[in-house]
Amino acid sequence: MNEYTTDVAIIGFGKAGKTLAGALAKKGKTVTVIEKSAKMYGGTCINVGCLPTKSLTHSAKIIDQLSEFGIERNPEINNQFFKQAMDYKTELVTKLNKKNYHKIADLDNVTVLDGFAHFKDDHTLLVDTDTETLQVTAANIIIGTGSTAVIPDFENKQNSPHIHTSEEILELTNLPKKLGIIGAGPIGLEFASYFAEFGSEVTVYQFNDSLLPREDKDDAAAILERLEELGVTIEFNAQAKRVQDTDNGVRLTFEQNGEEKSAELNEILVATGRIPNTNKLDIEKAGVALGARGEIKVNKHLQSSVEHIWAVGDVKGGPQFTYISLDDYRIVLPQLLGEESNYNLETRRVYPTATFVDPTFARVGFNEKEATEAGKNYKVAKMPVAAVPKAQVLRETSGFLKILVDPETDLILGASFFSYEAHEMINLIALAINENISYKSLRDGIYTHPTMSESMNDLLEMI
Ligand SMILES: Cc1cc2nc3c(=O)[nH]c(=O)nc-3n(C[C@H](O)[C@H](O)[C@H](O)COP(=O)(O)OP(=O)(O)OC[C@H]3O[C@@H](n4cnc5c(N)ncnc54)[C@H](O)[C@@H]3O)c2cc1C
Ligand SMILES: NC(=O)c1ccc[n+]([C@@H]2O[C@H](COP(=O)([O-])OP(=O)(O)OC[C@H]3O[C@@H](n4cnc5c(N)ncnc54)[C@H](O)[C@@H]3O)[C@@H](O)[C@H]2O)c1
Repeated sequence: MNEYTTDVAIIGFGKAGKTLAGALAKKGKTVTVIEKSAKMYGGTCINVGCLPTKSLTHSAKIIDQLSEFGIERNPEINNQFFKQAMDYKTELVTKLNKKNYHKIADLDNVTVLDGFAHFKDDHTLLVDTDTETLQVTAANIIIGTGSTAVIPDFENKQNSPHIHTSEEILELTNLPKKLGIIGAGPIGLEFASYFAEFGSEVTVYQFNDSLLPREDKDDAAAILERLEELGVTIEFNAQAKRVQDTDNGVRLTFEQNGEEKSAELNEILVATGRIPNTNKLDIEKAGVALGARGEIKVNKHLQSSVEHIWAVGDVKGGPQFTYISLDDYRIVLPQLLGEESNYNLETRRVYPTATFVDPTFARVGFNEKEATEAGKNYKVAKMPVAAVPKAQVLRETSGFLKILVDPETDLILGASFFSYEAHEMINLIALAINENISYKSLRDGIYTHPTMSESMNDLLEMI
């Protein structure tokens, strides 16, 4: 058996894993990164998550706007455009995957092993490659294995080639005429929005009666209205029961309010959540404790129940975002280098989130519901995006901008932007919250014109 000894072994080539590997190697540590699939160098985000999907949302937006210029679309044009968008997405992913690999693998001190890692004991990993099993002995181990889509139980799901996770649907070769999506979370809604813009007839099946339950009612209603405007139908209280392949695709049978119904679809995306990748790690051999959803239990320093084993990114449970995986690296790095740091999960600051429907819904800090629940006194300002000159220039007038301010301190409590470029603008608000910048500074800021961010002048004038 080939054996490796290393200062730090990192399982998973994701955002935290690769960033840690690069930083540790530059500080003279020997690092072994183990990645189960060459298609995943760089992790989920680059290969099957954020970037391919954002490439597709952008392409979908372009074809959607054609109609505004009087250009007629038909299924053939839609499909041709979709194929080109998918080709570009594949080109982009291939380029990024390769770049990510070399950025890490070409460093002195780093060894990348292609294989599936599992524990032999708390200092030893076994790595199953295509041809052999390797052994890696490490002083410290980082688990950054990410998460996997869960598919709820319904009959026949494993037998149909038309049932896809978000990863599999990125390989479609033709635009489905009728797409069903099970689950109205961030993945379900993002795919619904862009497939509708490409020209698919999209129906989302949500098993209860709520859409974005954590959001303010008026925010969720505006998003629903916009999705309907894009042609998306949402079936609430719809529980998938079984699927059956047909000549043209697949029949979905679902139960809704006690009644059994069916829909003829071409493809189905299942987007009902993602669970941490721990089940084949033989984690018990290392004595690492897991939580109820299979996540690795960590303390505020991201240390597992075993002192020299840390967990980063999706695998530790909690928020699943690339930038959280990146921020986890900032918590773990000083510990591995023996440096002092007071940065940990408790000192982590407020961070924004974005759901990439069209336009994007981006949030940071408190919304009205949360502020009320927390007993906070707040003033709120809300304006339609249509009031922003740049939005008119771009023909991107859907949505609203909403911001909450503490009347006693003048500090910003939170914001919900449903707007073109909301995912960019929200970073400005996150910065203001984290740096205790008064709302008046943003209100009186001198912004370039015409831009979406200059809307802060008018929005905050309303406080
Ligand atoms: C469709 C989709 C869209 C998304 N869009 C966004 C977005 O727009 N913005 C955003 O911030 N987040 C987005 N996310 C979430 C984001 O992709 C994840 O939160 C992030 O990639 C998690 O990073 P990670 O470091 O935890 O692990 P990952 O990037 O998932 O990396 C884990 C790696 O470990 C490997 N691995 C797993 N088990 C083993 C093993 N035993 N041995 C060896 N290797 C192993 C995997 O192959 C993988 O490469 C999206 C996710 C999806 C699915
Ligand atoms: N923009 C981003 O940053 C981004 C984009 C995509 C994904 N992500 C992350 O990926 C993770 C996974 O996203 P997701 O949308 O798959 O999961 P999710 O858990 O956030 O949402 C799943 C949705 O499916 C519904 N659901 C669950 N079981 C169901 C069933 N049997 N039938 C019908 N509906 C059902 C849930 O009520 C929920 O609305 C999230 O944590 C998210 O933060 C982030």
